Amino acid sequence: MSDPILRIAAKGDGLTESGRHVAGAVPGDTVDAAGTITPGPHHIDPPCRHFPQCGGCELQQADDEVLAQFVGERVAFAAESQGLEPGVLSPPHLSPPHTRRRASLHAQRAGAKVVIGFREGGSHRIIDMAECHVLHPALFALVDPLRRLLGHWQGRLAADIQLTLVDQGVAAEIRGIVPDGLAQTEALLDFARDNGLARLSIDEGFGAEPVWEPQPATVTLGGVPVDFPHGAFLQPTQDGEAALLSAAREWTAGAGTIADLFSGLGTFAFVLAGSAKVLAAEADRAAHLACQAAARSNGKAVHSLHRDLFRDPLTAQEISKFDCILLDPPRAGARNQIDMIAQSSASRVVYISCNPQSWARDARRLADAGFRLAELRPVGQFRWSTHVELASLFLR
Ligand SMILES: C[S@@+](CC[C@H](N)C(=O)[O-])C[C@H]1O[C@@H](n2cnc3c(N)ncnc32)[C@H](O)[C@@H]1O
Repeated sequence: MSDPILRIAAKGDGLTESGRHVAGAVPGDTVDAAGTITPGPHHIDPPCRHFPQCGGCELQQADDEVLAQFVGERVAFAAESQGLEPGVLSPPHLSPPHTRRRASLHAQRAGAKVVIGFREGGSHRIIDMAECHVLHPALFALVDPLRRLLGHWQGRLAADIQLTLVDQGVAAEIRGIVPDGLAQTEALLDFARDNGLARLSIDEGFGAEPVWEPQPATVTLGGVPVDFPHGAFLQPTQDGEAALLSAAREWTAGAGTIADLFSGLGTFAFVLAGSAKVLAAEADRAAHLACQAAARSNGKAVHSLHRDLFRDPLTAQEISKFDCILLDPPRAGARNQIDMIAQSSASRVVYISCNPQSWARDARRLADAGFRLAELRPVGQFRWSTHVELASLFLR
């Protein structure tokens, strides 16, 4: 007998009503006792030749309807798992193909050639990238030139390459190569110049150092160019950032004072600072300093605060001074900071999250402190992956 696939489980398998996990299946497919999948109307041919080996994507066999359903369900189930029902559950936002503006690739010598790409899922093997449907074209355009550059590198090669699209072009950071002599340094400079890089940095094991940066690399946030330090956080797609900003703008409307916690370079702070005074609190020193310098030189009402919000969260008393709290913590969530918000007199909290699990735990605490989950917006910036994000509004 055949079993219909009802939904996609958290790790990407198709799931039947009886709880059977079937790798590679999507809702609308059926699976027989031997595990053979009969594709349904939502099962499509994966666009990329590297799927499913490449660990960069997990769900290329699903059409957009199923992808959006997956993103929406992941967020809705997280809320449900903590007994929370959103007043409004918005339709999911899904980033289009070819829009990922930051990526970590790996390169290694394999015999006579250099392989470069993402790793295979659950393995160290690198899939040699001949095409990619998630990367922004500006990032993908560097894959071949990098392969050629590293192909001439002498000796052992195992490099990690961080690519980020900034205002001036692509900022590239290579860890794991040590330029030895003038010829290798010149090869790096030629590579940076010939490919119009915004910045090329080499990390020899002691932190990234730029070897090429014709102008300071910046990212423009709310119309303000902010210096882009090595390793700083940037929302993975421009349209995903816009979706999160639109929720933040709408939900903070009318607030005269806003605390932007886990603020990074000021993605939210610089957009919200038009009509409100914003405190931007961040633990990463380089990001904090970049935010502070940009606010000062552009006369923005953003006060940048260097603070570890895990160990030293804003106190309930400090929180109570703001009309609205916005937080966007890392994957671990913000347990201690949420406790302080719960104990404060805050009545409006905008919680942006890249992990529905930790968000749900924190959301439960807010609900126990009298907040209601007024609105929930699922966001799928990591298209074709099981990584899901969200924006939420809590009121009391
Ligand atoms: C998901 S990112 C969001 C950044 C920013 N809101 C944005 O959208 O660009 C999380 C931020 O939290 C910062 N962070 C991590 N641990 C922290 C801590 N203990 N205290 C304060 N900030 C922290 C990271 O450096 C990072 O900038």
